[in-house]
Amino acid sequence: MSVVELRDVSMVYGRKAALRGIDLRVEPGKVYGLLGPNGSGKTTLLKSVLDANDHTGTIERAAGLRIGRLIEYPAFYGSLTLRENLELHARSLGTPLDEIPALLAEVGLAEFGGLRFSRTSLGMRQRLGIARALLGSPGLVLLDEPTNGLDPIGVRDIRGLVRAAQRDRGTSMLISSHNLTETASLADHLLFMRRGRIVRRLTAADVRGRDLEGLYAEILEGDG
Ligand SMILES: Nc1ncnc2c1ncn2[C@@H]1O[C@H](COP(=O)(O)OP(=O)(O)OP(=O)(O)O)[C@@H](O)[C@H]1O
Repeated sequence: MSVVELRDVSMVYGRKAALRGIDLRVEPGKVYGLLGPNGSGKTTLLKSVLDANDHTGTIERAAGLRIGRLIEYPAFYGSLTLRENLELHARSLGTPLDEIPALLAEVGLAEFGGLRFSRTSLGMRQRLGIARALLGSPGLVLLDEPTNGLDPIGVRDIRGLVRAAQRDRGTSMLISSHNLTETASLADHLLFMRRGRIVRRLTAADVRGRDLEGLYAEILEGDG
């Protein structure tokens, strides 16, 4: 049984087709990397999985599936601390508060739990957004460019977090990224998007040892 299955999913903004006939099965415990140029439909695909837009086609979700997400700028309360923001979210989800200290530590924010959100840096906000997406061990996590704005240590931390969530909790993930090396090292499946379509599907094994930039250009350049 897949976690989510999309069949013939399309999305049009005005006269602009952002997604065209997407078929995708997300299997339990697997990580999927979405790659593709600006405007190719990665974020729109993630939003469709959440039913956060007016897509057409069918999306089936496993019964009781909870989906954690970091898409665009997550809203937090500026006057609350990082810990309080996570506590508020955990209460709204009905998930335990006692995982919050460990989660803050995992995203490298252990020392900053008491800091007011309004005083945080961009990278800290990104880390907090990832912690929030993982709260309550959701069955599926959607991360839109999760390493954006992070320093190299932050990128390494997030890589560790994704691996740990997959290994320890069996979390499935859909991660959009422009970082080829990062995505190839994390994902079981690489989905190359172009003009609203998934134009190539490769496994981690397919790309091992390959020149990723060359491969990306070969798949996504040209006028097809
Ligand atoms: N709210 C919106 N209103 C109108 N057009 C939109 C909207 N959101 C996205 N689009 C258009 O839909 C297409 C796909 O956008 P999307 O954000 O999904 O691409 P992306 O692959 O995530 O891009 P990026 O790598 O730049 O984040 C683009 O042509 C974009 O201009």
